[in-house]
Amino acid sequence: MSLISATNISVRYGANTVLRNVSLSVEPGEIVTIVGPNGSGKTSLLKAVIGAAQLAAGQVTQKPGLKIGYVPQRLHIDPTLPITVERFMRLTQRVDTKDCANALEAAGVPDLLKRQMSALSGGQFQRVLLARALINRPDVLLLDEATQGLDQRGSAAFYQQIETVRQDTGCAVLMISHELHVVMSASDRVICLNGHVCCEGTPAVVASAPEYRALFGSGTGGALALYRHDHDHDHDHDHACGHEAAE
Ligand SMILES: Nc1ncnc2c1ncn2[C@@H]1O[C@H](COP(=O)(O)OP(=O)(O)OP(=O)(O)O)[C@@H](O)[C@H]1O
Repeated sequence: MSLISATNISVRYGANTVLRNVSLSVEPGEIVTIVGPNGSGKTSLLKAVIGAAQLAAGQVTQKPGLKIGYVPQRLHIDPTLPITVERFMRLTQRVDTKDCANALEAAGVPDLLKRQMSALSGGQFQRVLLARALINRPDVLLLDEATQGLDQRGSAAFYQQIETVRQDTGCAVLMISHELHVVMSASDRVICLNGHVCCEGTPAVVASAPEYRALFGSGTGGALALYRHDHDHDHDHDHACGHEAAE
């Protein structure tokens, strides 16, 4: 059974339909990335799958008892507020020091427990958010542009960590990213969104799809080369790229 499955969903804000007839499923252990231009409905889609956005049509089902871990885009903490990583992680959930330490280790930052949140680098901060999302051993991790503000190396390292987490815990990942070339190697499947699903498939298939290029320009050639360089194994070409009209 799929962990999450959305069938023909539409989301509307007033008269503005931002998602139309979108279907998506997340299977255990897979990493699915949603890409799309600003305003294409990516965050609305994530909200819809966790039940935080009202559906105008369609339906979302979750596997009974599904545990979700959420890593936000950013979180602002007043830099004058003294709070350690451990206290921050325990603010909203009942966990002990050992759980926090284990989660930090899984997120690749084992030594941060007693550090002040205000003293963390951007990359460390995002890993603490990742650790916080991992504490309750989620079946699926949701990430909304979790590397915004990090440089490309920092982003790449973060997504490598996500892959490690998937390997270690077996959790599935549904994430939003603007940087397809950065997340390509860490994605099993990519969904390109622009109010509707423009195209989907393996990262290589999406990066070379005309629908993707129409949205992001043809500057993806280098990215693709990078991806191929890193991954010289075969990709199956399960190209499901029917372009639907937006209206
Ligand atoms: N609560 C809301 N009320 C009204 N309109 C909204 C609301 N949330 C989002 N929208 C509108 O819905 C559209 C899709 O927004 P959404 O945040 O889902 O897109 P996105 O692809 O995540 O964008 P970005 O890449 O800029 O984060 C936008 O036009 C946005 O202005």
